[in-house]
Amino acid sequence: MQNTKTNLSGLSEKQRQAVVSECKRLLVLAGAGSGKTKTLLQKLIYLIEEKGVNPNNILAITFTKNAANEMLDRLIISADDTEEYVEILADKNRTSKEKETERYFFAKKHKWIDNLTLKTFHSLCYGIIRNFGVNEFDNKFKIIGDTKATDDEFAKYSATETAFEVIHKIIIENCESNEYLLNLKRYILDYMIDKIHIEKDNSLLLPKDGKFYTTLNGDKVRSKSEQYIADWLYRHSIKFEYEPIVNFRDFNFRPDFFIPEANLYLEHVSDKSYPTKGKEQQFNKANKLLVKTFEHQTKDSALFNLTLDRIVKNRLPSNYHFSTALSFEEEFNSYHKEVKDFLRQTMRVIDMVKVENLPTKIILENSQKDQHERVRDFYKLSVPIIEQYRSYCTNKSYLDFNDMITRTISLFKNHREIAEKFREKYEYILVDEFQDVNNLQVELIKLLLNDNNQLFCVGDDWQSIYGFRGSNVDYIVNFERHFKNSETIKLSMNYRSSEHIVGASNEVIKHNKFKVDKDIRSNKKSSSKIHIYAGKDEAENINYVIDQIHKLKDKGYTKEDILFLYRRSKMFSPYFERFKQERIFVTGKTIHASKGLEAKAVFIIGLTEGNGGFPDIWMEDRIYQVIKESNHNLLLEEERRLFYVAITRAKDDLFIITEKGNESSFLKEIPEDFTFKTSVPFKSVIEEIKLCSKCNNRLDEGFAFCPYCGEEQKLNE
Ligand SMILES: Nc1ncnc2c1ncn2[C@@H]1O[C@H](COP(=O)(O)OP(=O)(O)OP(=O)(O)O)[C@@H](O)[C@H]1O
Repeated sequence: MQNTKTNLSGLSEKQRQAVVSECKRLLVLAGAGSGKTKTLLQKLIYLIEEKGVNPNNILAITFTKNAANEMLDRLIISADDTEEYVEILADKNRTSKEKETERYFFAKKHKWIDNLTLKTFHSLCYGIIRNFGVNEFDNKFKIIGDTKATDDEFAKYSATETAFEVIHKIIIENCESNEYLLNLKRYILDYMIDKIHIEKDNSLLLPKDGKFYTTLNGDKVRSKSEQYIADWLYRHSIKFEYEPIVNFRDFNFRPDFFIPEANLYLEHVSDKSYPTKGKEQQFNKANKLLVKTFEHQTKDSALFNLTLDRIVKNRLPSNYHFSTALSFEEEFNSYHKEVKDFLRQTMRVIDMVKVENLPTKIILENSQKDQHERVRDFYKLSVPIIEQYRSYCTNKSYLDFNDMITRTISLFKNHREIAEKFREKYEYILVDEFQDVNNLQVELIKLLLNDNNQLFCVGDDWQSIYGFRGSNVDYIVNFERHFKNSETIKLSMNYRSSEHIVGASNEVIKHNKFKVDKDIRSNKKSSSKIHIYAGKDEAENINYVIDQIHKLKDKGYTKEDILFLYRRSKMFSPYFERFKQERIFVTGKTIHASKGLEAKAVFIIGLTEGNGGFPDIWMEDRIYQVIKESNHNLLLEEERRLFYVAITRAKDDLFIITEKGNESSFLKEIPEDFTFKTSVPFKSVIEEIKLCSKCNNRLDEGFAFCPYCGEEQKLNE
């Protein structure tokens, strides 16, 4: 073995134990900054250098291409005595494409690195089905994604169309049927335009923002029943006027509808209608026809259709054309955005259904039991689209990212000899960031295991932040239940952050219930406390931040030493604009993108409470809950883990920026001893969050009924 650097002496005792452990199912459970990546790399090198394992027999899996590249870089650096590669990586004049090429050639130079299988879940599966997929289906498949791949590893094999484009096309095709088109339009008008969303005892509440319901032809009418009549007329291509002004001699009023071609006036009588007797007499006198419909008739829509048929159709000329083909373009002309929203919701469902491995038939059945009409209507419209999207992809041999994993799983299940080949090949399977695995990935890992190979997972349950994308923290929290005869080694020394930062992060995460307890310590004294700054507005916060950056620069900090983190990108925009004006250069990242990073000074901005703040609990729409339930408490725990990730990126200086009078509830979780609070007296005015008494979901203020389960709330409790 040439040119590698096993350096077990640079490891702590626990890290060393993990590296040399022979346990067949091992979890290295570690806190932030405790050297997980370092341990994993040393394990790789140790296996090859000390144990003489053939690199061909090692599989290391990461979640992102970046993480795989970083691991590769660290291996090349450890093998490259010339230091040339380090210089190439640090060279700012080289593009990432050029660095990619260098990476390729440097890896080739070191056979042991080149022979390792170091891949993301997707690229691993991609290779397997490209080579063996012919046994199960077409191995000349193309990859279909949310966006067109231009420069990633799959670009060459990408479909010319995106999933979005295909689904859009399918929706338009479905809209060639008037019935589908009008049902989709009805859905969009009710739930996206009128935003009707609470239904109790089958009575719909008025739209939130006004007294009107939108009909299929875009009119605003006053009641759901009037909307029904207007829609019925529209569906039958019968022209009508809503509330026309009628003037018989000196008698002025407005019946509900006028249908010119039948010379007929319609008046719908609801409980709230004014007496119509006077009106009727006037119509009689004027020799005009006024027919009434009644609220009770609307209870049964089939009967009501018949009633309308009888009243209206019989009075139309016998050669009347009741339906003309409607056009998608015309009908949705003003609702492009809403159609896209429906499309995106459908795409999300397609992904979730794959990760949760549920047949669409079951989803449709379950959805129709939901108490909310909106949810029932959504699935009636989207399930046909989902099914057609699937057949379309099958016909064209398109696979999306989840399909690559599911296809590999079914290949392994249906062709044991192929699975066996891989089980024998990979004697060691190393998985990084194990806290982020989803059901499909675990199923795949299990199919790669036999009694002889070793599964070596590293991860930190406190840093699991991809639940919203389907990852399931239970696999790491209950590792021993999912993998029999396993062992867990905990790494509890944080080598990155000073003691106040580690102390604060420990205190914050203590508020989570769903976790493994760890006792994380720091080996570094703090030179300063954590700064919490609460300006009276954003401008004041930005001034403070700029002032602090100058102070750090005076201390010798460079651009690379300062990292800005935020929950959502738009929080950073006003800062970024000012930095540009002041010619200040720093790196800004969303916390989700900051995994694995570290910097001497970290600023976390946007720590305000409520909508758009942090925590930003975005209760999953009920639509998705048909597939996977979520609840407020679990989402809050994930937000707290996100905060934990942010805090633990800092080595020495941590600045947390909030707003006076609107401080994030997370700030209360950091003990006073660790912090230094600036600005006008820092006072916490965080209100208690109101949760539904039945399902525990979070309620906005003033909700009389829970929008998720419909339970009536006692408001003053
Ligand atoms: N045994 C050790 N002695 C000294 N420093 C160490 C040791 N192990 C790790 N470190 C240092 O601690 C820092 C964090 O290590 P690493 O990035 O591997 O941690 P991690 O657990 O992957 O972090 P995170 O999960 O928070 O991203 C690095 O700067 C690394 O060099």
